[in-house]
Amino acid sequence: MAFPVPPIPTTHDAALLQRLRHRIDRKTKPLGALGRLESLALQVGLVLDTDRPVLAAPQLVVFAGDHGIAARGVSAYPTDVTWQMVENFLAGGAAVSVLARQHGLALTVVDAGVNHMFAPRAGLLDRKVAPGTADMLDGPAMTAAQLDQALQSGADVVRGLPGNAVLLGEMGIGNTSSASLLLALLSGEPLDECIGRGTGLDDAGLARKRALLGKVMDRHRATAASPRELMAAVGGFEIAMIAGAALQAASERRLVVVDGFIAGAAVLWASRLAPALLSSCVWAHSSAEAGHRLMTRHLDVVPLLDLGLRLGEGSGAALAWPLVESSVRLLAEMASFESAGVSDKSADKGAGA
Ligand SMILES: Cc1cc2ncn([C@H]3O[C@H](COP(=O)(O)O)[C@@H](O)[C@H]3O)c2cc1C
Ligand SMILES: O=C(O)c1cccnc1
Repeated sequence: MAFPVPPIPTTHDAALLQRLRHRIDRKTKPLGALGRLESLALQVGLVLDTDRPVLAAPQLVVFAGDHGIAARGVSAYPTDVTWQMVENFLAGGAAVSVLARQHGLALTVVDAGVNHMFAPRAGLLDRKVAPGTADMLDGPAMTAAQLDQALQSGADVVRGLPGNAVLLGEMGIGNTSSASLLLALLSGEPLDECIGRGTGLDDAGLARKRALLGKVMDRHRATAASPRELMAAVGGFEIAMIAGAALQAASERRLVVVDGFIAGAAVLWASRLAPALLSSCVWAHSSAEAGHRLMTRHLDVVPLLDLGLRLGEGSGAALAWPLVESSVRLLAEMASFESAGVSDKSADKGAGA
């Protein structure tokens, strides 16, 4: 069945915004002095639909999938790294495992379509659509039915998790290729500028990747027009699942923390189905992957961090999480000028008048 895009409630509540703004402005600090943390707290309040937001049971979900195109050498690493890293996530040894532990994030790994049979265990969800996408130079990466299955699975995964915030990450050797193509096709930016070194291609490798993805784009440009056709043509199972997960999360008024270039491409794509999705999204960091800055500029969003990360996995989302938490705690726990008996500018003026 075709995946029904869930309705996303509006977060444009002028009265709530005014209450939130007032609460922040009455805190014991110069007006606006908490900078981005103020707009972040406002956004969380609007998404959670309250002027007293509380973040509960944040969920970091890593979607993993393999890519047929990877056999053509678009990555600096072999495709086996996808399943090996899934094992590493579950064993607690990957970057995202460490950061999830540090920040109290529940970590779920989803097999969206890895070319490997995993032994079942806690923390791993089997939602395998197929053992990897088809080679998108030969034809579409996935069928329309596989796309719908992936979108639905992403939505179902979120529905089955507790809490009111999800952090979305991915693993899939070759998936910067899909992300670059999605960015180019959806934004109209030149493909070469949307393509980067991924896991670390050298100059010759980057030139090969550009030439190959140019052919992929030529092959699909005429036939794939709608967002769904584009995702089926050049996407990935983990990318489509992230899109479904983000749409479902926003429809449930959960905050969505978007990791780097690949998770960003999934959300860019999903925002074409439901533009309101973007108001639920926090963009965690500016990835060093070429193309991410084009993406964030195109979407007119400003990521929180700029650490030169180019890892994925949800690592940047996990690193941004404490800032989201701080913004909410400041809103909840800081005293106001009134409650703390601190004189503010307007009170001084009043006293002098
Ligand atoms: C050991 C290792 C761990 C990773 N964790 C995330 N990625 C990242 O690199 C991949 C995308 O880059 P490309 O398109 O060049 O293959 C994705 O799996 C992404 O999550 C990793 C890559 C490697 C090698
Ligand atoms: O920003 C990302 O998500 C990214 C960049 C390079 C490689 N893997 C992931």
